[in-house]
Amino acid sequence: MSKNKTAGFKGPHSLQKRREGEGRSCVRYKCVLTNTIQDVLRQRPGWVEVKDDGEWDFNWCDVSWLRENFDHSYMEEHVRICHFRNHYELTRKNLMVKNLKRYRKMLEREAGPLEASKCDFFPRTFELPSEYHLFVEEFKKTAGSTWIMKPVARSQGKGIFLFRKLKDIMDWKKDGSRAEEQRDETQVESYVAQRYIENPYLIGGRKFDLRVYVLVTSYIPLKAWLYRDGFARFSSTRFSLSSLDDQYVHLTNVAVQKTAPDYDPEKGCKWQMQQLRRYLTAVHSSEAVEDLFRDIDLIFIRSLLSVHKVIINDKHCFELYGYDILLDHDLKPWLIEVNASPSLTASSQEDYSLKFCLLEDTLHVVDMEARLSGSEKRVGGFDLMWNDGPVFREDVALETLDTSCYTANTHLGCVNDREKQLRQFLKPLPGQKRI
Ligand SMILES: Nc1ncnc2c1ncn2[C@@H]1O[C@H](COP(=O)(O)OP(=O)(O)OP(=O)(O)O)[C@@H](O)[C@H]1O
Repeated sequence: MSKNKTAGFKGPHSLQKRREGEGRSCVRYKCVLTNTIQDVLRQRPGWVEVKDDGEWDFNWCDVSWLRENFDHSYMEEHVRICHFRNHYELTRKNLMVKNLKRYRKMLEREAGPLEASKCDFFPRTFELPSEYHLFVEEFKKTAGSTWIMKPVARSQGKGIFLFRKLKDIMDWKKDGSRAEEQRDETQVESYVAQRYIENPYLIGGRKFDLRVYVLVTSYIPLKAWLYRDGFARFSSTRFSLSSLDDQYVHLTNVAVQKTAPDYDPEKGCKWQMQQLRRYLTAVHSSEAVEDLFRDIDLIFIRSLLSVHKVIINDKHCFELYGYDILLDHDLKPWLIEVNASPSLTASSQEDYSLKFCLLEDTLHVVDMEARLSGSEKRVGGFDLMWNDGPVFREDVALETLDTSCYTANTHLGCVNDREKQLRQFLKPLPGQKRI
């Protein structure tokens, strides 16, 4: 691709100039995906799709497009693109853990062991083959426990397996013992070996994990928004540790579960976050549930802070992360993974509505139309949770906040006033009807 070939908006046709010159606004977008995001972009007033090499103002690209084109693209001030250049520092399984471990060490050095221990929200993880020997040391200390092997850069449960015996991962041993420069194309794929959470929180005997969306609009300073809606993804088969090979028991990804023989596409395998919250509140105290969701918020903040200085900040970039959180039997949340390209394909009508609103609200926050003042703390379903420091909302009782916790404790709270909020902040563009 020649330099500047796929550049964003260039030369004399800048959006601003067109606005001034023609008295109308128009956002030219490019989108390679064919799911819900296409619908959202198509119905957005004043937005027009550009094909092929056409100039664009907004690009919902995939990460492979980014890899091939980002460094060759010249982008004007107003252009926006949906990934940061080195997003993989947080979204590749091995790098996420490397950054978290480094952040933990830094906290230990500068703030002491107690503060560092607040980072113990990810299961013990080793990269294989490179950390094979370290892994074996740990494995021997915890004889009899279960581990999960996951390829570092695949998704949808592909290549994952559980094990309790070293002989199951012999392939990674051979490679681990070879020096880096001796490895060739026959080397095994990089995996992480991670402690399997053997005591997941069960509902109806089934395991689930949470998918929560976090939008980052800047890394320096860090500005992060939390989406109030989200969902729990259930496995279709009752949990048991006696069948390590059964992916329908252990992997809660929808991509896996929808292939289960008894999967019902009408019902799906999801609960909306509010439903889960109500269930947990009925079983536990509301304080316990508040604590849980505050701990989850802290996972978001701490994981973002762990890459705050690593991600290449770029004013053209934003990122909508899909966080995977697993709860254990003691209501402790564990960070499993952060996805750079969370699935935007809907598995049911309800799922479609959630994703549609999520994406609409993402566009509202990214604000190509320049409707926001910049001081908003809530935009649609998003709450600003970090803006170069913790963000507090007036309607949250301050005495319930532990200020050392960095966050506003608003997580997944009120969704019923969403419509009202949307209407309040959305001023129509000149010549446009109110949405
Ligand atoms: N350490 C763990 N303990 C218990 N269960 C786990 C653990 N790691 C992963 N799982 C289960 O395996 C599923 C898939 O794991 P993970 O999300 O890391 O892989 P993936 O293939 O990248 O999936 P996706 O594309 O959905 O993010 C999780 O949704 C969870 O149910």
